[in-house]
Amino acid sequence: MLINLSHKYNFLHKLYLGLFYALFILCSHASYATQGVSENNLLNIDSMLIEADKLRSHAPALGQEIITKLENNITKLSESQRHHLTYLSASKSIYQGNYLEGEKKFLALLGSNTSELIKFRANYSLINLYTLQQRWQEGLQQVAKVLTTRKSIEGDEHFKLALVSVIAFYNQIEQYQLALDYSEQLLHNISEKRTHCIVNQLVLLAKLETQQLSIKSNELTKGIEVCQQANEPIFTGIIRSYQARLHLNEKNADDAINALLPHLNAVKSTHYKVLISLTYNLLAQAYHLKSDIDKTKEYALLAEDVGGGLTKNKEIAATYKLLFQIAEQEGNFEQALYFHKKYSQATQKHLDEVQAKQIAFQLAKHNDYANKQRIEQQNQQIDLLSVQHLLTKKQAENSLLLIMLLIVFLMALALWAYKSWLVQQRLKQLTEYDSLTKVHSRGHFIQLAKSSLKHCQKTEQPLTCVLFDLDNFKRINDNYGHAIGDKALKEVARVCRKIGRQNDILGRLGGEEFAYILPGCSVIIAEDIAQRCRLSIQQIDYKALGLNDQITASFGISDVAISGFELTDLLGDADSAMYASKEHGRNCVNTFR
Ligand SMILES: Nc1nc2c(ncn2[C@@H]2O[C@H](COP(=O)(O)OP(=O)(O)OP(=O)(O)O)[C@@H](O)[C@H]2O)c(=O)[nH]1
Repeated sequence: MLINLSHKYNFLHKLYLGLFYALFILCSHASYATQGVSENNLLNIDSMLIEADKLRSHAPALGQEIITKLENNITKLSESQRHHLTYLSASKSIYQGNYLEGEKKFLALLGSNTSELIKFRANYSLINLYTLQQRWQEGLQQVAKVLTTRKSIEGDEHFKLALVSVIAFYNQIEQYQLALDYSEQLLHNISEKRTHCIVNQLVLLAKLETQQLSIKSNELTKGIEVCQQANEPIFTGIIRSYQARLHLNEKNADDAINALLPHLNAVKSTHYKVLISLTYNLLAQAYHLKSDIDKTKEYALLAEDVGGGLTKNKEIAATYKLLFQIAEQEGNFEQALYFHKKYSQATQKHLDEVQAKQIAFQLAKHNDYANKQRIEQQNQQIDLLSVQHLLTKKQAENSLLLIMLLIVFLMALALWAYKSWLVQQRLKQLTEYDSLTKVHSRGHFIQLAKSSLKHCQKTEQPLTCVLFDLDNFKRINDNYGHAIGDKALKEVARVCRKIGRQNDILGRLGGEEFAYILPGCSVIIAEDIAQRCRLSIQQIDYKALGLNDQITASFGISDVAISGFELTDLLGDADSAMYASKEHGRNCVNTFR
């Protein structure tokens, strides 16, 4: 069972971990001349940081020298320069294998107030670190972080590098289709040769693992060409190993050997043990297919000898399987048992790793689903809140509308009430007062007089009535016209009104006849008032009215003490007294006795 499984998984799995490490250390093997860093360079810290950043990839030894120099002069750096240096120092720590230190520095940057770009770089560098350390869950979280924050990053240089990290991570966690999906955004957009070679290799691996790569397609030769142009023998060698894999899958041992053997020296000269061990292993498998036991044994032992360090589990399992099979064929059962044990151990470790990756990925998927559910639930709550808010707003609007309607209604009502009051006042004025003379009309005068009589009777107060009628008024009308007559009537009413007190009731009984009700007044006072009225009428400036003669009036006074409290009697008696005045030559006062 274990033997079959080891066939199913090819060497590429473990190779990739090594490859990933190679992404970090590759350039440190390059033989760039280290020129040293002069003190003068410190004068321009910004240039040094940029230089170190550049060299970090192409000439890490020199890059690290500049970083160390800057670290030793940290006090001369501004805050933003320190942040940049921390990023470079973190990368340096990882190159040197001090993963914990590197991670600490990246995390410190993420918690600082550094620029979004440095944070983005720290985030995708952490993807690389977690991939190296096989910390899948944390890696998946970092991938999600990088993919969601990429929009805020200006320019696409760093976005491309971040995508390379994401694709490499997905390959490593065996989510090859995802790796291919993301590589599509990248593949046609790279101008830099080295990155183009790395991405090509990543895409070819993902295609190989998803059975989308055919030995007949020219993708592999193109990939080799790209990496040769980029002067990248390790990646070239890795792509050749894919060629060999495909030939082996088709049981074509000779082509597999031809793909590898002519380039074995180039592979060896990389000193990259992972690739060398893999190449030996594939050669061993090819010779095993050809039943060439000696060669199989030779290359398998070489693979075992070189491998170690970064070459692990699945690859190691494949090598031990071959060694076990050969030992068994040779009848060396003790050795066969030893290799079988090694093979079983490596296979078990590999299976544990596969399981760990799958669990991490499923967990991340589950968390993602749970997050989506939570976001959906939150959105629903927000929707509900906004509906409630809308409803409250509508209710408030409706209430406001209602209040406004009520106010308008009340205002209309008040206006209507005011207008009615005005009409009533007008009507009252019309009915209670004589329109010409503005004294009480006959009807209202009678009403008021009766009520006053009642009150005086009740309170046993005296009350007198003064009735007066203009003298020869017909003559005024006839000689001067009705209009002049009206003016004379108005003037008479005006002067007499001034004489009475506030409670006295002056009314026009009809034509040129007026009456005063004087509550609480004795006959003596009434006679005084009547005389004053008579004189006032007599003194009217008749010429100003257009008359040639004085206006005069005859007065009659009655008293409740004689006439009683019946208005008809009171007025009748006053009328009699007034006629007596007319009889006595007019313009005089008479009291009914
Ligand atoms: N201009 C005017 N004349 C009125 C009004 N009401 C009544 N008269 C007139 O008043 C006159 C009253 O005349 P008479 O009743 O004969 O009395 P008189 O002419 O005053 O004579 P004596 O009362 O006897 O002094 C009439 O000519 C009426 O037309 C009025 O509102 N305006």
